[in-house]
Amino acid sequence: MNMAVASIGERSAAQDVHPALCFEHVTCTFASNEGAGKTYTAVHDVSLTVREGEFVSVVGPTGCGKSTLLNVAAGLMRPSSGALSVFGRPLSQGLNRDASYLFQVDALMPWKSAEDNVAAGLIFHGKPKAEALAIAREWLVRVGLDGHGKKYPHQLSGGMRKRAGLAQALVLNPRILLMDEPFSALDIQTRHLMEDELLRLWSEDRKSVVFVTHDLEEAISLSDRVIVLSAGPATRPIAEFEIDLERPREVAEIRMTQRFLQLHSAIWDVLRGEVLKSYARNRS
Ligand SMILES: Nc1ncnc2c1ncn2[C@@H]1O[C@H](COP(=O)(O)OP(=O)(O)OP(=O)(O)O)[C@@H](O)[C@H]1O
Repeated sequence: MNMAVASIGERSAAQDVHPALCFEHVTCTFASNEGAGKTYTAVHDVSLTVREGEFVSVVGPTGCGKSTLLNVAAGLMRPSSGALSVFGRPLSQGLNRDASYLFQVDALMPWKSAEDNVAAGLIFHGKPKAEALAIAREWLVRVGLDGHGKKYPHQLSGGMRKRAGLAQALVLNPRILLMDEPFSALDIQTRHLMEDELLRLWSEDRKSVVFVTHDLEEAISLSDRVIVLSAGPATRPIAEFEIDLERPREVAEIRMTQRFLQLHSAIWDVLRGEVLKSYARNRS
């Protein structure tokens, strides 16, 4: 694997002993729709770790298997072979209880107000309703939705719904945050605001984050490390890059720096070839 550039500061040995996530030789094979008995191997023999407190982005061509890996990390999907462990414990059944998942499409319930949506997870986990609502309101303030708690999802803008979604994911205080192109539907200005907001919230307690995106600039500006996946089928990580940009970061500003451009160029050199391969395979 292509390992690149500079370290991101000291990490304790303990963080590496029990990484937040450890994929070991994970392969995911699906029944193919090309005929009875045919199979499609989306990801093949993937081994990678995400350290505690690390912000890792995963980039790769369209349809290569990014969401598949995230689904395995969430416990929504079992690998066909290989294993996943979470903080050193094998995840062999059920959901990953240490993780919250934020999808491209928000998971707000349309019949509930923003604060009820954010409180719902806490109530599900047994918190009394009044206490859950009080915590939900605090979270709405933290994500910049003060005064909007009584509104229903259809009364919120796309950016506001994302903020509510973030509060919904973070209110449970997960140790791991799994994010699948969470901001891709937003206009560019709102997207930058949300990326800054995410970094601000992340810096408060440094959860382990796996962030899937098509957008290389977004991946670099947010992350400690960017992993590049190969074109499918049988996708696997082919390169990883440490992102040694200083923190705290403002995403619009960091993109203007020389170091950002160097990193972008190095990663794009690898990613471009995979995007072209994927494009060629999808045409044939
Ligand atoms: N349940 C399934 N059954 C059959 N094939 C599947 C299933 N889930 C995913 N696939 C296939 O596995 C491959 C990887 O899908 P996945 O959604 O993980 O890719 P992705 O990189 O997240 O895609 P995108 O970039 O479009 O978001 C795709 O070819 C997809 O069609």
